[in-house]
Parts: sequence; structure tokens; C-alpha cells
Amino acid sequence: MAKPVSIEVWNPNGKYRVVSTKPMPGTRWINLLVDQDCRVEICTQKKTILSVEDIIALIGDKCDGVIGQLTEDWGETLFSALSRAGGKAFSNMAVGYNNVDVNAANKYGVAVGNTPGVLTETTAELAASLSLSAARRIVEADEFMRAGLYDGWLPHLFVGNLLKGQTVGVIGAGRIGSAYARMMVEGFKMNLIYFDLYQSTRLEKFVTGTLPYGEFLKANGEQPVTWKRASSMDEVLREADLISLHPILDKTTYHLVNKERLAMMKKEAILINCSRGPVVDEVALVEHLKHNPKFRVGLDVFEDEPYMKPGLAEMKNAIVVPHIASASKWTREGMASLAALNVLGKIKGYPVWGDPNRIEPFLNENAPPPAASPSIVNSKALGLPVSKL
Ligand SMILES: NC(=O)c1ccc[n+]([C@@H]2O[C@H](COP(=O)([O-])OP(=O)(O)OC[C@H]3O[C@@H](n4cnc5c(N)ncnc54)[C@H](O)[C@@H]3O)[C@@H](O)[C@H]2O)c1
Ligand SMILES: O=C(O)[C@H](O)CO
Repeated sequence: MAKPVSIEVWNPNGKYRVVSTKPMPGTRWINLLVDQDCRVEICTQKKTILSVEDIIALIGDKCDGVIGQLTEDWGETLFSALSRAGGKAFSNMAVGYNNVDVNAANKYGVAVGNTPGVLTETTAELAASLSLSAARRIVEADEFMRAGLYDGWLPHLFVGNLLKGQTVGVIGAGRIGSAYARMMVEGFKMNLIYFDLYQSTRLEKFVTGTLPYGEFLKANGEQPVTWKRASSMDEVLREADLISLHPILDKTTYHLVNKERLAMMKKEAILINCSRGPVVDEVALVEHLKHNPKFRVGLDVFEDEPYMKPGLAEMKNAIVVPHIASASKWTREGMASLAALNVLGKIKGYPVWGDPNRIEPFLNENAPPPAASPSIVNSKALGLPVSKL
């Protein structure tokens, strides 16, 4: 039996009991629940990743809903425990939900929420940051300075890659992949090639819009940018100078980038991963980095988080950061609010919002949110009504 976990309680006499497995940024998410007569219990245990046993102890005998984290294993055990406690509402504080067994949630009639949209630009900006840092060897140069090794300007010192006029490749041109593509095309005048299972209308609208960006550049006497949808992922890997990964993680994208595909990439290419670690075979990546010193990576996610595969930390041609792509204040507070509203919506019997790509109405702090759950990934399986708002 896991030892009792430490908790912080808001609105102790609330009619509904909602548990959050972690403290989350901001207070709006708490107020949204308290204002609707919820008792909110926030786990304040110092342990970073809670075990299934820890969460069962948190759920207890009566629990109407839980806000959980992407580091937790939400499957048969936890959803049966939540169901036994009378709960039918769960939300990940994340847009990715590969840590959730949705079939198990369906079995117990538990709604599974996620937090799309609010983190799109924040995540794309981190991917762009890693792209520039890798291209211009910022981290190596910073370490060089701090080590007192700089003894004057040199023609070859930390020479890196120019992005302008080069080709950026996006694998997975959904919300974040499309936002990243726009940033790199508009911001650095890169040519674009993307691969997705579906045509990315949001992205193609931008590059072929009323005044295509390429036409704008041409009208100003500059080289117009080009774009194309690749017929295969391998086409992107072969043609692009900079490649960023933004697919979901599921069984079809596990090790999507493996030893064979790394070998297809240009020797001086840059690979960015802000999706999920297991999308890349990290053991193969370390070997590739060892044998290709001009190949560079920027990684926000890792196959065995929180650990890196042996050898990765020693690679000077790798930049590694601890899963911070969605870590802006506005985004993290918004994620907390969306997760709370997902749980609240199920508890109150609200319908599900009709468009997870248009969640702005839930983020307006000056108006009450729509009486709907922003994003429930198994709404169809549970036969939940869709909001007509
Ligand atoms: N590092 C972070 O902190 C962070 C932050 C946000 C999101 N993410 C990850 O990014 C993912 C994408 O988020 P999003 O909001 O853009 O989701 P999204 O659903 O809008 O886009 C995902 C895209 O991947 C495409 N896809 C799926 N399988 C593919 C394949 N085999 N090849 C090519 N494309 C494929 C889909 O068609 C879709 O267009 C999330 O699922 C999450 O895992 C990570
Ligand atoms: O899936 C997500 O939302 C990220 O990994 C965390 O923000």
C-alpha cells in the first residue's frame, strides 16, 4: 500500500472532488473548479513521477475527476480505480496522450481530455530555437566562452549552417508542425518540404494564400521561397537541410527515425525532435552522431525520459533540453485551465466542444468559458454530445 500522499486542499466542502496529481501554473484553473462547487486536492508530494500506487492513494474511495500528467501510466488499473470511486472524468495536462490507454478508459466510461492548441506556438518556438542553436552551434560556443578558451576572432571559429535559402523539412504538419514551418519560412526565408499522412490545408493555405509569401519576396526583389508536399517521409529526409519532427507518438510512429533513415539524411543536416522521444531510435542516433560530426540534433524529448541513452550527453553535436517545449507561462497556465475544464465539463454533463483547433473561447480570462469540455479524445467512443456553440 503506498504511503498517504501530501495534498493541498481548496474549497474543502465542495460537492465534487477533483484531484490534480501535480501543482499546475496559475490559479485560474483552481478557481474554475471551485466556482463550480468542486473540492480541489492538489498532490504536493516532491516525487516527480507518481506511481500507479501513489495515484490510487490519491483517488481514494470517492473521486469525481482527476487531472493527470504525461509522465503517468493511465490504463486499466487507474481507470478501474477511478470508476470504483465514482469518477468518469480524466484529463492529461498535455496535448499528447500516448501515456493513456484510451481503450481502458472507454471500458470504464471515463472521458479522456487533452490540451490542444494552447501550446502550438510555444512548442513551435522551442523547435525554432533548437534549430537556430544547432545551426549556429550556440551551446558549444557558450561553453567555449565560459571555459575561458576564447583568445580572439578566427575565420573558422564555430562556423555553422546558414538557414536562408536552405530547405526545412517537417514530418507531421499538424498544429505544431505547421506553426514551425511558417516560422522557418517567414522568419528565415527557407524553402519548405513536408510529409504528413494527410494534406496540411492549414499550412498550404499559408504558402499559397492570397499573397503567397514567395510572391511577396519576389515583389521585393528577393528569391521567392518554394514549398512542396512530399510523397514520402524518405523524400523529406533526403532533400531537407533541417528536419523537425512533429507527429503524434503511436505504434506507427515508434522509431519512425531509425538507423536506415538517419543514413538517408545529408551528412551536415540538422534534426530536431520536440514530439516524443520514442519517435527516434536514440541508440541509432547516438551512433550516427558519433560517426557524423557535422550532423547535429536538437532534442527536447527522449526515448527513456527522464534518462538519455548512453553516450548522448557526451555528444558536442547534440543540444538537449528537458521537455520544455510547451514551457511558457501563458501556455502552461492555459493547459491547466483546459485540463480543468475538460474534467469539469464531464462532471457537469456538458457537451464536448466541436473544434479542438479553436479553443480560444476557453482561454479568455475576462469572460466565463463556454459550458463545454474543450477537448475529449474519446468523445465519439463514449457517445458524448457535441456542443452547438
Ligand atoms: N515536447 C513537448 O513539450 C510537446 C509539446 C506539445 C506537443 N508535443 C507532441 O507533439 C505532438 C503533435 O502535437 P500537435 O498539436 O501538432 O498534434 P496534431 O494532431 O495537430 O499533429 C500531429 C500530426 O502528425 C501527423 N502524423 C501522424 N502519424 C504520422 C506519420 N506516420 N507520418 C507523418 N505524420 C504523421 C498527423 O497526421 C497530424 O497532422 C503531440 O502529440 C505531442 O506528442 C510535444
Ligand atoms: O504533449 C504535450 O503537451 C507536451 O509533451 C507537454 O506539454
